[in-house]
Amino acid sequence: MTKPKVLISDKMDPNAARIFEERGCDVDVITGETPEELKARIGEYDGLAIRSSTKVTPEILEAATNLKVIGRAGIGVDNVDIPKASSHGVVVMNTPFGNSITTAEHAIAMMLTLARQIPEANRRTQAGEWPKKDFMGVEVTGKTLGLIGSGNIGSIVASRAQGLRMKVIAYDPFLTPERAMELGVEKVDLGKLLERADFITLHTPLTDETRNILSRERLEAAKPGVRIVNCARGGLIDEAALKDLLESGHIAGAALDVFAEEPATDNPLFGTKNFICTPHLGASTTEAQVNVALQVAEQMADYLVSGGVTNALNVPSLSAEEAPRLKPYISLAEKLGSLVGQLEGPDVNAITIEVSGAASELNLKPITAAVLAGMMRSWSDSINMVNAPILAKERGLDVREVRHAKEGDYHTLVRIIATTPERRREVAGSLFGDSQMRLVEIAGTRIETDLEGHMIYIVNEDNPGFIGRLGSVLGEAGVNIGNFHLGRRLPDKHKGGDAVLMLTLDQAPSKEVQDAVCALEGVKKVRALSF
Ligand SMILES: NC(=O)c1ccc[n+]([C@@H]2O[C@H](COP(=O)([O-])OP(=O)(O)OC[C@H]3O[C@@H](n4cnc5c(N)ncnc54)[C@H](O)[C@@H]3O)[C@@H](O)[C@H]2O)c1
Ligand SMILES: O=C(O)[C@H](O)COP(=O)(O)O
Repeated sequence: MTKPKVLISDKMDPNAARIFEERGCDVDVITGETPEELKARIGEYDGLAIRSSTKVTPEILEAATNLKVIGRAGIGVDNVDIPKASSHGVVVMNTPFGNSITTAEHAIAMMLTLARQIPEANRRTQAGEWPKKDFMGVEVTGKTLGLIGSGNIGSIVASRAQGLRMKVIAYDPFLTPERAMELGVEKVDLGKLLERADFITLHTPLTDETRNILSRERLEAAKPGVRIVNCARGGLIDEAALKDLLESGHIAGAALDVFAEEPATDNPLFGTKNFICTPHLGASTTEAQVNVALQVAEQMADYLVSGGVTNALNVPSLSAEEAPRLKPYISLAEKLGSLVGQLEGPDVNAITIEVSGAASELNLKPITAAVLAGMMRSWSDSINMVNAPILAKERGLDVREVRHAKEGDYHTLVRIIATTPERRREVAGSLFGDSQMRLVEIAGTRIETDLEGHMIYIVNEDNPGFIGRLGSVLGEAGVNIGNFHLGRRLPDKHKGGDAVLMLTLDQAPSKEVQDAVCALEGVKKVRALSF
């Protein structure tokens, strides 16, 4: 088996490369490339490990023909086009906790630094001015800190601020009263937060809702003398308005770790009074970088080597322990899906995935994704388990999952019921010895066969002599039969009626061969299949 190949394209703790190698991946560390250089190189890789510098744009994804996973050693994934990655079937994962403490500490450091104007005092002292009379700070004790966003980092900031004896209020539409109580913060609306906070720190992702959340109007509505810290994302604050209000003195200080445009090498805020900044250093501690590097490499290697999915933003999680157990089911589900797709084409408008016996204890999401991928791959290329559920939703496909704990005739069974405007199609498969997949039912008929290579599916009136005539047609065309499986439709299984045949062939039957089979007396349906 060829080793998965991973590119680390941003500066990352060397533990990441070490873990990739230990887990059986080939790894290249190539940082600082231009988008064009990355675009030219990315086609070689199965995995891309990044921080915030690499921008994974639609153009990069278009060129990433082998890419299976993007791993963000950190939290924010606004540098990755996730919808595009999903539609290309690429899993996007991050490390949601590895740098939270470090970033919260940076926010607290920025707040205290603002309160005492340390950078300017330091600069002027070292310039020999001894400017003692020019600096009068403020205490944070007893002051109100307003958090915008109280998720992982916001909550840590809250606890640290409480340790500094601050009163913490929070605006976060997703903060429940119970969680607010647990955190010891008062939940408020944004208007109240602006009115009451002496310090504001931001801890939200950058989304359509949060972009410009501190707009000019809101900054003007903030309490005079407020100090603002942003260690979350540039774009949350109107930078031009911030500059004006710092200059007017309405805002007493602002500390930014992040900017609307990064790298920020020439920002209008530079040099503004009471403004301090750092170059996106929130996550830059040894501890956080080791955490995120180890985590991202473990997660990506899990996915590339064994199919485990952790902290993915565009597919359901699947633990590395679950993955091997699910693997044969995923292959069974893909084949059953493919069978349905080949038999019914894109007319399927509803699909039910019914599992019973041992299969009912499994995580159904990957099984469903595999059925959809198998089904849709027979109509359209480049579909996999990542993009299949999204495409199914876009097509308006009605997808249902049903579990029956009770075993039937098989200890484990996956049944697919697909509906088109004309009919309902059922197929079912099982595993033998927990790993060998078999189709066990099709068109209401018990048939046990592998779904492999070239096959032909035939429904015919069950009359004497048919098998001989079929053998002659195939033989005359030079098509050798590998396996032959025959069954009668269940309601008529003891006499006449329709028979169902599934034949494995050594080569694909040509259109002429299919037509010749179709022309045999009593044939109702012929479909060439390939797996
Ligand atoms: N400066 C850095 O180096 C650095 C490091 C790590 C994380 N970050 C950034 O910090 C931010 C927060 O990270 P986190 O781990 O706490 O994320 P999180 O997902 O745990 O928390 C985000 C919180 O924002 C809240 N939120 C969402 N929309 C909101 C809205 N419209 N108004 C108010 N609150 C809203 C959510 O409910 C959630 O509680 C992210 O943007 C992340 O990228 C920056
Ligand atoms: O979202 C994050 O994790 C931070 O912004 C850290 O970014 P970095 O990895 O580029 O330092």
